[in-house]
Amino acid sequence: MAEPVIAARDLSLVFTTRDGPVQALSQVNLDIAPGEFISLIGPSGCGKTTLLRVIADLERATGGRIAVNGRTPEQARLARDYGYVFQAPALFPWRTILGNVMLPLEVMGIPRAERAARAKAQLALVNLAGFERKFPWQLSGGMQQRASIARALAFAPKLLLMDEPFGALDEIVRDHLNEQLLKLWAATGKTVVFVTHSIPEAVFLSTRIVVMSPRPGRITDIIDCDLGPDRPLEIRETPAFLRIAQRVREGLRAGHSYDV
Ligand SMILES: Nc1ncnc2c1ncn2[C@@H]1O[C@H](COP(=O)(O)OP(=O)(O)OP(=O)(O)O)[C@@H](O)[C@H]1O
Repeated sequence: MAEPVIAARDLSLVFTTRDGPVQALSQVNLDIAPGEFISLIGPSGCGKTTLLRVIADLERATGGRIAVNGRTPEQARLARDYGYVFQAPALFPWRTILGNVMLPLEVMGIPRAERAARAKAQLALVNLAGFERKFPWQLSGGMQQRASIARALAFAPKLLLMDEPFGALDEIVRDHLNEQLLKLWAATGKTVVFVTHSIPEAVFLSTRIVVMSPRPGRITDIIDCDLGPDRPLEIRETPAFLRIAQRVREGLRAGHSYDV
């Protein structure tokens, strides 16, 4: 295997809360190779977002080790190794779409002409050419989320971390964005770590699916999703797709606790 983009060893994270410690991650071991599309799936509270946030250095692990591109998450963050897409678009309402996508480049001190050119190129990649001068509220939810993806791509990071980016969208829009994301991934060769609750979404997008389980948050299964790179939406009705979906469902069921 090529040098992993992510290497987690016995990773754990315990939050200290007023009600006592919460073990959000326990003994997580995971290697992610360059160019993989990894989905993290599991019920609410199993630590998906926490794992993504540890990779992004938005949370610190309390045990074990994690390397991002061979360095600490802090070094990787400072080197702008990744782009992060949040659940909600989180665009600044007073900035145009182009202004939003240019923001990270502005912070980096990239000259104006260059940042406009780079931001426009990223917007074209998510099919938003022509919407540069609009404001976020003039765009649909799906378009806003595409603009957020363009912003996360502004630094041209090789790693894209996505926390349930399409969770709030209706199914037709979500299908469309899944197709677009797959094309973008195939065209750019980026490594993607993607959090989702949806089995079909995970199977459609991923090269591997990491199944997680709560209390404590941990990995219970890692499933290969060898459907090849060419995936029209209709692939979801094929026996190969349904077989993988069934395995993910069984993995989720096995890790589910009924103490609610
Ligand atoms: N800042 C925090 N302080 C205390 N506990 C936290 C904090 N963040 C998360 N937790 C707890 O850690 C556990 C894992 O949370 P996390 O948000 O990672 O789960 P998740 O799988 O992403 O859930 P969801 O699918 O609902 O987003 C949960 O029990 C949660 O309540």
